[in-house]
Amino acid sequence: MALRITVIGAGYLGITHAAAMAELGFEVLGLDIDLDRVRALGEGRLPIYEPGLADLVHRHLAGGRDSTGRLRFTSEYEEAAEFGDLHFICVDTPQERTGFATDMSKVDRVVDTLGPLLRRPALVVGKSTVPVGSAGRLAARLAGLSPVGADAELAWNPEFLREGFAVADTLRPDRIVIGVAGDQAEKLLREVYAVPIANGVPLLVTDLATAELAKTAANAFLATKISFINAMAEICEAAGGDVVQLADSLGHDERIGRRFLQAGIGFGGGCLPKDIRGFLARADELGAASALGFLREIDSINMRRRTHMTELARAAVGGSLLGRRVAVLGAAFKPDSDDVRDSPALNIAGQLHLQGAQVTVFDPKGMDNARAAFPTLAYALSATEAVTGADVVLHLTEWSEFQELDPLRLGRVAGARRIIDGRNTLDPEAWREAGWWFRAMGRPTL
Ligand SMILES: NC(=O)C1=CN([C@@H]2O[C@H](COP(=O)(O)OP(=O)(O)OC[C@H]3O[C@@H](n4cnc5c(N)ncnc54)[C@H](O)[C@@H]3O)[C@@H](O)[C@H]2O)C=CC1
Ligand SMILES: O=C(O)[C@H]1O[C@H](OP(=O)(O)OP(=O)(O)OC[C@H]2O[C@@H](n3ccc(=O)[nH]c3=O)[C@H](O)[C@@H]2O)[C@H](O)[C@@H](O)[C@@H]1O
Repeated sequence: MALRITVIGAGYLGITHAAAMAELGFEVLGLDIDLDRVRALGEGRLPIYEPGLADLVHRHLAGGRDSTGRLRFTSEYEEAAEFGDLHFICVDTPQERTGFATDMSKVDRVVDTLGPLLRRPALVVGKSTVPVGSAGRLAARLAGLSPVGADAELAWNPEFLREGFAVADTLRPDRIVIGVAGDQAEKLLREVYAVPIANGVPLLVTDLATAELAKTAANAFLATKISFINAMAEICEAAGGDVVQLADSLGHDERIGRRFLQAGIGFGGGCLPKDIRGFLARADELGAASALGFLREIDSINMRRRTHMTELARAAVGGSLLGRRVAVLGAAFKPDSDDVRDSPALNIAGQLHLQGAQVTVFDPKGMDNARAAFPTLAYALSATEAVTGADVVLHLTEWSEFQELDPLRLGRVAGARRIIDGRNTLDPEAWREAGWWFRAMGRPTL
């Protein structure tokens, strides 16, 4: 009989993982403590925007027309404990409110709630991003809590998906890492991932600690690569170079590669910023703080990008933002997502607002989340409406629809033809030809 899988936590990671498991042929029960979320999902309404995910959910949701019926959602832990052979933990692990450390309370709560309900052998598989050492701690806790003792096993299977590409990244990942403490866990996880493994996706079987580190090290490396090119952008601005050409040049070196060398306002989102901070805090706890000291600098470089953009905006409007109208194109932390967690675009919009600017934001998908996070900003229904009457336009999230904007047409409604490209993806020539003053980050002033 096919394995039955529960996925605990129905957010960006959990919904995607649950639907992908159903796509791979398993019976799946998604669980969340947010009742509105569970109800919405049960009715086929997705609480997040992720390209292709709604179709995947509809293809499998129980009760749907022409669906396989392999996917359901619940808020009942008893039901999940009864149902699952494997339980994937996909709850959030945010930054602690009072410091850099990772807040593990939700993962702990999952183990504490599920553990005592497990009355038959089961494998609990952590996917949330956690500080190294958590899995070992949780394995002991689980065995102590569960009526079946050591037959409630724990493994770690970190997730590397990117928002905007979550479905493809889950069904065809670059690699699968499983951290296990025993043969049974490996056997079950090989069965879960049999299709991608048969399709050639590399599988790495490690101990628990290495699997946890595989995740935090990957995000630390990606953050480092972005901050490296943003440091080069600072140098380019000081020395008169062009960071886009510099990145192209570096990227041709196969040992370096062009990806993640896009200079601009830096990285945000629910993961890279909090993961490098959590990694720093954990290294400190382990007495190895000096090993990761460089991540502090990575973080500083990144945060400077946001301040730098506000300074560029202030300079563009003549030295004071007071009463100036600023159009902000983009609110999501990256295109093809509605996620505004630690979004550089919104952070910059908020800073400008605090400095007295009248800020109007437009984002193709992130408006509801942006309004909830920054209710004091003004929001427009389109890019054109945001730009109308603006003293300066800031391009802060590189949605494809912004790449296709017509500078001539926008020039007719803008208060002044000034634009700053915070992502280095717009075509400077096209804007300049349409009479715009165009400024990019780390590129010569045009
Ligand atoms: N968002 C992403 O692209 C990726 C996220 N991750 C990691 O995955 C984890 C989850 O991240 P997201 O999905 O973005 O978070 P999220 O905030 O979108 O979703 C978390 C969900 O867990 C639910 N939840 C919280 N406590 C619960 C509990 N005790 N029982 C059941 N459900 C509970 C929440 O209601 C929420 O729906 C984090 O550790 C994150 O670092 C890893 C790779 C990619
Ligand atoms: O742990 C996670 O949650 C995920 O974090 C990132 O994925 P994600 O945050 O979805 O998005 P990225 O594409 O990594 O972009 C992160 C941020 O960096 C910025 N970025 C990215 C690339 C670049 O060259 N320059 C740059 O500023 C983006 O605009 C965005 O704000 C990782 O890429 C995933 O592998 C990982 O699973």
